Amino acid sequence: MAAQLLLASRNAKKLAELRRVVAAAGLGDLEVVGLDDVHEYPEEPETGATFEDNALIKARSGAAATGLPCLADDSGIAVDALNGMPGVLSARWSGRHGDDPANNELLLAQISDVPDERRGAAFVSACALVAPDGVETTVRGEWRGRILRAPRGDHGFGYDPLFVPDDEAAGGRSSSELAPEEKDALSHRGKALAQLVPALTELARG
Ligand SMILES: O=P(O)(O)OP(=O)(O)OP(=O)(O)OC[C@H]1O[C@@H](n2cnc3c(O)ncnc32)[C@H](O)[C@@H]1O
Ligand SMILES: [Mg+2]
Repeated sequence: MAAQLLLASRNAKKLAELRRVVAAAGLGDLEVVGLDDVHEYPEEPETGATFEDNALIKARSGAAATGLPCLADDSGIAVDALNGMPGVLSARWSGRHGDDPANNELLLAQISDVPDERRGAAFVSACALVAPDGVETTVRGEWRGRILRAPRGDHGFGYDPLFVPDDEAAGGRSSSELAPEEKDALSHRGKALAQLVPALTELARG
């Protein structure tokens, strides 16, 4: 029987990225399941001070409740001109969890008078993998870029329409204008998950 891996995210678009990157890593013997595939369990609030803390909160509760190895991502955007905020508050920056247009609008308004040369930012992803035997692995990926003055593009989610990666391969497009595989190849989440491939390969071996 194939080993199972629980991906603990309630964000459908993030979950799709996690599934895509794990699938692209070619871990054939790993069956990926989502929160909808397991019995409901109480999810702890994401009250950690860091992305790593929150990723561990999510992965630990998933592993404890299901007995499956559990992978969780906690992520966000850290804007230089806002001293790293929204950071861990990215999903609910406007006060409404997961309201991407409202979050984007508030962020743009807050830095409307920040000149182009100081509009740097980084997407950050911390991914935690918690195995049933209690072994925990935490990794982090960062993606540097700049914040636009208006949204552009319709792929991705969250702050993607406001973020132009520094990478030459992006050619000045926003991360919302990149094809999904292009985003995965450059993104914070792609970089974080790449570091988990050895641990995931171990899991797949059983
Ligand atoms: O906690 P789960 O259930 O996984 O889903 P969530 O959406 O609440 O996820 P987080 O708590 O990690 O918050 C991450 C927020 O940061 C933003 N974000 C993270 N990664 C992003 C990406 O790749 N592109 C755009 N925005 C991103 C987006 O607003 C997310 O809602
Ligand atoms: Mg969350």
